[in-house]
Amino acid sequence: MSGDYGRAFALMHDQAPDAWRDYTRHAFVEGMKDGTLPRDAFLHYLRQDYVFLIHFARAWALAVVKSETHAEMLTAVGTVNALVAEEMQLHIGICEAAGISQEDLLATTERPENLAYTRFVLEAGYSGDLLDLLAALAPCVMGYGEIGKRLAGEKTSDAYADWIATYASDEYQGACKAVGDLLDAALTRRLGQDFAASPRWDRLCNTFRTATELEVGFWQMGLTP
Ligand SMILES: Cc1ncc(C[n+]2csc(CCO)c2C)c(N)n1
Repeated sequence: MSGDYGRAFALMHDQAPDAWRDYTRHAFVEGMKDGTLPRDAFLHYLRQDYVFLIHFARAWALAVVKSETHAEMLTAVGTVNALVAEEMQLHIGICEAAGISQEDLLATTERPENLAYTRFVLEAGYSGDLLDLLAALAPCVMGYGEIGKRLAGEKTSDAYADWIATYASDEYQGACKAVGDLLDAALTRRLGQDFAASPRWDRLCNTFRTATELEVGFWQMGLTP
């Protein structure tokens, strides 16, 4: 499954198989698959995720700043737009239907697990280059792609069908491939074709694994409203 999103993603994923399994097969995810996830846990997660997306939009905007080519800028700016125009809009829509206004959403108190993840990603970008930033951003993009695709095939309930359909969609899968291509091209441009042999590689893999562990913490937070 992890082979679909590019060469670098597959290599980074293979350096963190346990964390990746804990992330993509978390009890929260399995609860969306079979419909047993309590609705209040899901809405609590969505409210936190709305705040999360604000900071992720900032991180992807930082990727525009750290870009060195027009192709890099295009992918980064496309992701900023997808985040703000589509993903945040999806959260606003689901929450509004559940009686949570946009004002309520903005007033959400950020949980420490949420804060830790978004600020870790932003810090990777502030103090590093585009590679450090992309290594921190990749688990979020590819993990949801993998979860969406698997759940679309395995789900036994329609309770969370809208959420699953969003991340299983051809459009979202295309966005994952675009980010995978960006990661491969950015690495090759800066470190060469044999980028996994670079002295920077271990540190990039560590950043990828830490972000994956922070995704596990985010799901865990979702289970405790
Ligand atoms: C905790 C958490 N992790 C990942 C995503 C998914 N996501 C966040 S930004 C982005 C890239 C642009 O679409 C994607 C896919 C989420 N919503 N919440």
